[in-house]
Amino acid sequence: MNRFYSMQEAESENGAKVSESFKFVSDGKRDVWRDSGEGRSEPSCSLSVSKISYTVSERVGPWWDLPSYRKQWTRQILNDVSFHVDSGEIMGILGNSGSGKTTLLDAISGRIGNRGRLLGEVYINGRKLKREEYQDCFSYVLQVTRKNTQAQFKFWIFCYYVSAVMAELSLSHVAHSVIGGRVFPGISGGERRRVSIASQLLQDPRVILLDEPTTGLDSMTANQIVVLLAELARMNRIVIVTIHQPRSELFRVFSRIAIMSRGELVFCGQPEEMVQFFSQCGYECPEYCNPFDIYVDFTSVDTRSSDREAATFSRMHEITSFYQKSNIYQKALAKTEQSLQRTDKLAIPFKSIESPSGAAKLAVLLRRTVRNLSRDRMGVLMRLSQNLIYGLFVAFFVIHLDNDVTKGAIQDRIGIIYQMVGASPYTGMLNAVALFPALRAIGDQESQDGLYSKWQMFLAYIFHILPFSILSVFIFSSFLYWTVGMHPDPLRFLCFTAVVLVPHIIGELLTVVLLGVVQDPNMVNTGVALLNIAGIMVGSGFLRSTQQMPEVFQWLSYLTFQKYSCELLIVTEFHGLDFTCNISRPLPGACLVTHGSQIIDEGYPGAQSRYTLDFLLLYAFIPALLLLGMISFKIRDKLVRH
Ligand SMILES: Nc1ncnc2c1ncn2[C@@H]1O[C@H](COP(=O)(O)OP(=O)(O)OP(=O)(O)O)[C@@H](O)[C@H]1O
Repeated sequence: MNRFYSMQEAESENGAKVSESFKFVSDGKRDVWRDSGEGRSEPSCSLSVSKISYTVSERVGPWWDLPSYRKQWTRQILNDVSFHVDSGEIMGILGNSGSGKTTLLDAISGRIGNRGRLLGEVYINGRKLKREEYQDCFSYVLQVTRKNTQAQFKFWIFCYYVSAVMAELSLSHVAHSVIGGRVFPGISGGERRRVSIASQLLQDPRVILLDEPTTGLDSMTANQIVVLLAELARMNRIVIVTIHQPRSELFRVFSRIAIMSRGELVFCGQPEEMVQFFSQCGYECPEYCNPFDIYVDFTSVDTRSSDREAATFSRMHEITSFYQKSNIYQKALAKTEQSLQRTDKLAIPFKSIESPSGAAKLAVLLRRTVRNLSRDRMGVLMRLSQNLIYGLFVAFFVIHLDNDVTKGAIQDRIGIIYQMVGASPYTGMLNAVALFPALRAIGDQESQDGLYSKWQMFLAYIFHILPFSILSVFIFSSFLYWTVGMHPDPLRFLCFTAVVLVPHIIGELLTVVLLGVVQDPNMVNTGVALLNIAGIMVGSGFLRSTQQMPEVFQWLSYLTFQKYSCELLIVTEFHGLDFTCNISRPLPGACLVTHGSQIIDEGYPGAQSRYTLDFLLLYAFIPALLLLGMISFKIRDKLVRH
């Protein structure tokens, strides 16, 4: 079967546009993800996990207690976990909180991060997977809480998916809805879970891992999700799902049940084997009780008191060693061994890797970003008007520029220019800090799913802000320029607007670049503010004349966008300007300045002849920062594994 991704727009049966997301297109009419496996006698895919252990080193004490902070202790999160699953099977992983279920899925999906030491191997069809191949092979639906956090940040994703997948997961009716979250209304929790599953199915994975897909759902919806996953497994897939408190009806839905406690696999086998196994251990499930709850209780360690902990820990160990000696475990090991020894090993079924071109991905991301953020009407309004509101303050304060030097003709103009260069990066920065972290979280997740690269999300965000920034700055400068009475020349007005636009964009761009490598938006906030202040001090020549500064600062000033924007704005406003002087109220020396060019020559010698060059250098900051941003998000690929 010829499978590939396409990012073209699809037309639904009634002709309306259904999807503009990553589309999965097959050459047949049949849904691609219901493919060839049905009806096979032998499983076409097997997953063997062998002796997976994960340890982390932790500081003994807090950082302020230096002696204990220097000491480290090693904590075993996963201990020698081995199991075998064949395609067509759904395995449920149970265990009390903190037993290591999520860490196990993180480990075998290649998202464990690099904080700890991971040992053990994962085999698909008897072939050893390299660590870097895990993500290309397994799809991973993360724990829902992480998605909700994103939603809290006001971020919405359109659920545009292939009609086949949407129909199969009963999502067609929400195709154009906002997913939403706790703060903003959207689709229901169950639908949201199905959207997460659907998005993973688009890559047609053979192995799907799901971390608590039923948490927070009512038991009927939770059951429906598990039954749906079992159906997906029957279509020649391996589905592994961690689950809290499944209803007893699901007992027969799972092909395999694993119970974890303290990072160890206490049991892993078929449901019928489980009942028999625990009975043989002497732990019968009482009548009318949910076996899931009972067996998880038997194997959990109760830490409420040291006595209880010792007693429950030894019970857990007793059951674990009983399991490791049991036929069930030996059978699993034999299956793994068998698959390793096979001479006719099947190929590793990687997720569909044929993907659209980088430009096509960028186009879809851009469209999605614009549409998602455009839904936030208040946000768009604020973005467009924030500069104008700030302009109102300035206009109210200055009211009207005079040409009389004794009435502040020079000082007021320099003050306005100072404000333009100094303050406009902040509005850009505030936008980025408010909007980008949520988008970054989505980008982290989707890039790990192999949909696109993080830098593509960065570019999509930057491209989407450009029209907003241009419009916002144009509204602002149209109001301020003519209201306070700056040089009444339309060409100069356009130059003024073009110059003010750059610091505004740089403020946002620089913030996003830093958000690539610094996780905490508050730190980025502070960093950008400090950089801006430093740039104004070194580059503008307002706080200290550039010529009077030590040579090192003079050189540094060439690296600041403030230098070029100040020079440009000074020339735009002061060139050809004649001043008057009210000699009845003379200020000492004030009447010596009669032409704007005196200000330029005194403070920014040669600035008039550098006008075009300054424009080019100022605008060169934008591609330079774009490049830096791409590097920053490439570094992020290495830094963020989750
Ligand atoms: N990188 C890490 N560093 C330190 N401790 C970790 C790390 N990863 C996991 N742990 C710890 O390992 C234990 C198992 O965590 P895990 O999230 O896998 O549990 P879980 O069974 O999924 O729990 P829950 O059901 O509550 O989600 C926890 O005590 C957790 O704090």
